[in-house]
Amino acid sequence: MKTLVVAATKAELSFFYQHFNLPEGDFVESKNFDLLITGVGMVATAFALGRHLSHKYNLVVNFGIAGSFDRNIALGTVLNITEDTFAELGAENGDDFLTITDLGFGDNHYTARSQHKIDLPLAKGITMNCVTGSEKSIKNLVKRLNPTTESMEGAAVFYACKQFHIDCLQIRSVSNYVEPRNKDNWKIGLSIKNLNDWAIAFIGEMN
Ligand SMILES: O=C(O)c1cccc(C(=O)CC[C@H]2O[C@@H](n3cnc4c(=O)[nH]cnc43)[C@H](O)[C@@H]2O)c1
Repeated sequence: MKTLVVAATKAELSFFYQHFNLPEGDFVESKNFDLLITGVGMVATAFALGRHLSHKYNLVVNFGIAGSFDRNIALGTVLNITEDTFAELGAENGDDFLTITDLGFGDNHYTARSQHKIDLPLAKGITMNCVTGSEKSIKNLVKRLNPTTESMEGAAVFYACKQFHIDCLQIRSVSNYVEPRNKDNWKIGLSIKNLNDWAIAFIGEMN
């Protein structure tokens, strides 16, 4: 059985590629693990996993960077996202929000599942098509879901793994705070370095 490593962009796993001497490519097979680059967002992620996920994998690990709603978490901190919600999936009803569960169309909330002991702080994520960038949206999301982090893929990975009953983890490093957009404040280099250090140690120790 193999592990499938999943990330949205190659840049997020740049040091991982170097460390394991992996060829350039969006789907890379190696002896002990395979690596899938999905593209950004939940649609691209679901499509890529629909093509590549199978029962030859016993674990899927989604690595990426994320925004944090919590300013007490330092930029660059690596987190274990154990639950994730498709936050925009539902219907507005005036100022209220009805989830797809409220509408009777199934779940919008998914969880990690793994036998591995992960020595990282736990966090609750949301998955968005649109990066949150206004005080009004932040206030609404915090009131409705009280998330710690935001990504554009996490819940889609959990969703796909649940369909196949395959264990999954989501490990993300905080690159920015969720705030009105100002990319100058993002610490992408630091977050990618910390994420890759953790990913290299974890995948290296598994094999
Ligand atoms: O600009 C760069 O150098 C760069 C290098 C690597 C990756 C990026 C990305 O922008 C990755 C997009 C990826 O990041 C996640 N993400 C990060 N922060 C947030 C956020 O505040 N809200 C939602 N998603 C976020 C997301 O999962 C994207 O796939 C840039």
